Amino acid sequence: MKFSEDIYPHIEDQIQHSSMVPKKYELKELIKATGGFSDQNKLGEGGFGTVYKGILENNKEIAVKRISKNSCQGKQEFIAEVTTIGSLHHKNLVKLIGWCYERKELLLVYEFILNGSLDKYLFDQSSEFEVQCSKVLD
Ligand SMILES: Nc1ncnc2c1ncn2[C@@H]1O[C@H](COP(=O)(O)OP(=O)(O)OP(=O)(O)O)[C@@H](O)[C@H]1O
Repeated sequence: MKFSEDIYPHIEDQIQHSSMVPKKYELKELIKATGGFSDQNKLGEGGFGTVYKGILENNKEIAVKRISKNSCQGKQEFIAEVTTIGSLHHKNLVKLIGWCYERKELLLVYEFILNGSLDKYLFDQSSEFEVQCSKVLD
């Protein structure tokens, strides 16, 4: 599917009309928090873009996913995350706390999970899930 530029105005519309929306951040706020998306703050690469560590003015640590501009799937993921996943508050999910769409930058803001502990975090959660399942199946 071709994701043409003229759908951009609708991105904001769709987000505003979903319930329990995560916070809308200003681009300048996220540029400041991540040191201008500096390589030093790079946490990793995902399928849809690069993730940077950031610190907000209130000292809160965040992870900012900068969706690649040429990723059609990335734009769809952006809308899906903000309108759906952002409204879910489950301990097994890294919490989406905000988003930004400015100057064609699509950014997702997550709670920061301490370096190296993301796998452990997910592993711990899945182990707990297995324990719960085995209790039910016993
Ligand atoms: N909330 C976070 N806190 C700390 N580091 C993170 C966080 N989210 C992502 N990262 C880091 O950025 C990397 C890329 O994350 P991202 O979610 O984009 O990719 P992924 O896990 O491969 O998933 P996907 O397939 O959806 O792209 C992760 O492997 C991790 O090192």
